[in-house]
Amino acid sequence: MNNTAHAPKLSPPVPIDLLIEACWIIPIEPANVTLEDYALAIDQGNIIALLPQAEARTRFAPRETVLLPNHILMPGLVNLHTHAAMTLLRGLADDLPLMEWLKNHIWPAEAKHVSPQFVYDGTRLACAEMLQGGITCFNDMYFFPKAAAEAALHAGIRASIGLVTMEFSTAYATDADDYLDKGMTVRDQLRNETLLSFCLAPHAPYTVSDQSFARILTLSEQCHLPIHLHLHETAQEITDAEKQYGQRPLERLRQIGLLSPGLIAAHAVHLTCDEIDTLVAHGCSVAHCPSANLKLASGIAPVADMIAHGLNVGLGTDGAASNNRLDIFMEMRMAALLAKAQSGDAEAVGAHQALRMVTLAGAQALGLDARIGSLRPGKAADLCAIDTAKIPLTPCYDAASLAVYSAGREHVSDVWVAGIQRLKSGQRVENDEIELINSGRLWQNRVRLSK
Ligand SMILES: CSC[C@H]1O[C@@H](n2cnc3c(O)ncnc32)[C@H](O)[C@@H]1O
Ligand SMILES: [Zn+2]
Repeated sequence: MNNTAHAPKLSPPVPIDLLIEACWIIPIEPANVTLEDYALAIDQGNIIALLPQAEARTRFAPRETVLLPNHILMPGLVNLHTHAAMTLLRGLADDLPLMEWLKNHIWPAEAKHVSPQFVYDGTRLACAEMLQGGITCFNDMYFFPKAAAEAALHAGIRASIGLVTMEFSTAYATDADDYLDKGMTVRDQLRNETLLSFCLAPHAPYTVSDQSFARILTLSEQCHLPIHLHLHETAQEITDAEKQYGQRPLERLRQIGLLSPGLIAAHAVHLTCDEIDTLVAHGCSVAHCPSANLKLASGIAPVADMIAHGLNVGLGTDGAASNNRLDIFMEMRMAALLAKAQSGDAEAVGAHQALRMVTLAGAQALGLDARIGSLRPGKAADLCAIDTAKIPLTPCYDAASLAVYSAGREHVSDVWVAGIQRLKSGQRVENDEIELINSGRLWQNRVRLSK
């Protein structure tokens, strides 16, 4: 008798683009899980399976296999609030409070220098810094958003491009309607780019009128665009608003009708318990920026309370002129440590919670959680790996703990965006480092000469 007659029929291995085998995988969904000796199967830029390595080797015939035997693999990190082009103003004015920094230093420098070329060059520098540090998606707010979008596309990083609005005239636009018209044109031109999405980005309640907010609300509803703004960043912002409008900025936004699941409040340092509840009730998100809040002495946001009340909190670096790094590992560690100290609860913002903030929470705030933020099959293969074969990362009892409390961006070894590798064994795939440094130095000379 033929022995094979009754053997179960084995399906032939499925051809796929890429199989990544890693020592530890933190998928973010399901929550609080670390998988050991698992593999991620990727095809056409998307995750198709997350499964034990032994099973992956029989099920798939990958065109490329990447072995990460000492590594932690997790979703690419989301920088939920930045002004990417401000890399070119890094270190220009330090050790100042927000309003003095903005009015006496940053806005005058921007008035002299900001142009499409400035934004393109600064954003390319930022994209390189972010990719190197594991960031695969950033939520930007800056002048000349088309130049920022082109720089992001050149770098191959995912970006949410802010369509900025302010009332005052700049080199980019003359008044709020002009900002909005220009922003919507950019969105119409680039809306089919799969790595790009768009946010309406009114700068702040103190630079945008009720009338402009009303137009922003209409556009947001008509075009399904999130709204990203600075909110309750400093105590002064609130006292000034009480004098000018007789109410706190959040209440003003609520009355205009701006609070919705599409609203991303950057900073949100000064919130009462009732205000946290209001943000939760409307499904809003916060982009917590701990380093910038500390450096500008704005304060410490009540993150433990926000999370306890169910608010969606992601993390942002803010711009390199107020941080002065685009380092989301730093923000993650800072967020976890500050939440503990501020609440008096060492359990506040544990390692898995901090990882969720820089991945799924950011993705959810941007309305991108069906595409990125966790390693669920069907999502884009936006990935970041940490090499733990390093003295400061030894030993490893818990991969999540190591990623949040011990690792830094310098330990990021490999990065993929939509399945395309952008960092390989610690080296950027794009060979443009000298070009970027030279361009940054050229701008440094121009800015310094005009000071
Ligand atoms: C309209 S483009 C963005 C605008 O925002 C300025 N900016 C940078 N950081 C902050 C911050 O922390 N609070 C408020 N405004 C900020 C930036 O310089 C641009 O002018
Ligand atoms: Zn900001």
